[in-house]
Amino acid sequence: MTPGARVLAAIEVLDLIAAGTVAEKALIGWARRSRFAGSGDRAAVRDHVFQALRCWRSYAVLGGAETGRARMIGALRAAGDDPAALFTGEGYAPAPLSADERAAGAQPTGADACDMPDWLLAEFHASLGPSAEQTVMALRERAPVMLRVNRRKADVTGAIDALAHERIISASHPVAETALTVSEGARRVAQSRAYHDGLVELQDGSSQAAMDGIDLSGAKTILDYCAGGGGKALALAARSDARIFAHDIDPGRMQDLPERAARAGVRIEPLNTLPSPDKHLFDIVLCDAPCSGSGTWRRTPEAKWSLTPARLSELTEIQAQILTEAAPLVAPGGQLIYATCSVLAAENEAQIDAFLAATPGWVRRKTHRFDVTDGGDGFFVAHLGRD
Ligand SMILES: C[S@@+](CC[C@H](N)C(=O)[O-])C[C@H]1O[C@@H](n2cnc3c(N)ncnc32)[C@H](O)[C@@H]1O
Repeated sequence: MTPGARVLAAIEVLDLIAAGTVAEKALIGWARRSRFAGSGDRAAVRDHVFQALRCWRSYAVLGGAETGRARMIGALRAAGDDPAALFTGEGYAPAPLSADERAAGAQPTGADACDMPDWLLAEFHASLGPSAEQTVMALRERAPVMLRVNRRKADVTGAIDALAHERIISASHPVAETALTVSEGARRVAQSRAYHDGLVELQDGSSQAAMDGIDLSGAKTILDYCAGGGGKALALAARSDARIFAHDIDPGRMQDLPERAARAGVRIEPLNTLPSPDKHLFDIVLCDAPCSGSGTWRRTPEAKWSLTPARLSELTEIQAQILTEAAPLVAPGGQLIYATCSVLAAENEAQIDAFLAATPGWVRRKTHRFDVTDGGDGFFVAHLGRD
């Protein structure tokens, strides 16, 4: 496909999304109808669509209308390109710009320029103060593909070399000792030998750093209370010989965990039923709670437009309940680690304040917020100690 034809395809998909179709579904539908599109074309169309989702408001203002076509005109203007160069009408390129379209469009300002719903922009300001602006602007950029070097199987240099052997070019990233960013060949990682042999896992750098910050010395048992796919449990298992148990309210989410653990050369024990606190306690309980994902919206930009105040408040209730349920499972002297991939105070600091106020016998040891501007995703972690 020509660059213009890819833009026309992105316009079609963006219009479907604006009409209510979920982005992934709209992309899959387009790919099925477009058998002529190769993998490079599909990737390019996807990139256009995801970038337009990150910059949904500003591209519409720059392009002068709330349509897929205007948003792609806005995207080209934002990149400093003349849309007329691609909107030629030749072959499968979009039709040339009309006089109205050439005249339309303005420089976005305020929440339009920040590409954030108005109510969320207020939440970001209340949560992050002066750094809110930088964070929301960083969420308009594409996130790097990041890997975690599995210390059980390789060191950083060995992993970089093994990946390079398969034409996947990576470099270490300062956000975490084991973090690599991939600059070439990212789409081949999941098929690579280095990945299949467990030398590397796909994991954002902030999550790695947050897990690295947990003091595992002396811990004999660890419970990952919200294990999901097990990314955090695997990161802990790379550093500890403790018995690590994984639990999730939806056990189906843990289905890939045995295979991932085998690849990594570690053991994670699934726990479909939690033990009663009077029978078994854990030295560390990690709650990587469900959240708005506001720190990861570079990767899932659709989510920033679909989050509502009602859903945010539902999430904060679930988080509070998880803390209340998980805390009694921590042994005396043990640690309760609360984490989210959000940067909103309601899900983080305020959640911990409320827990400590309502639950005697717990102290806050430390909290840390990783900012999107540090290079990895936004992430929050709180270390709580049981007296
Ligand atoms: C942020 S995800 C976990 C991601 C995972 N730790 C990882 O690193 O891949 C949150 C998980 O919490 C689970 N969850 C939601 N409510 C829960 C509850 N009340 N108890 C336990 N798990 C819960 C969800 O099913 C989801 O898999």
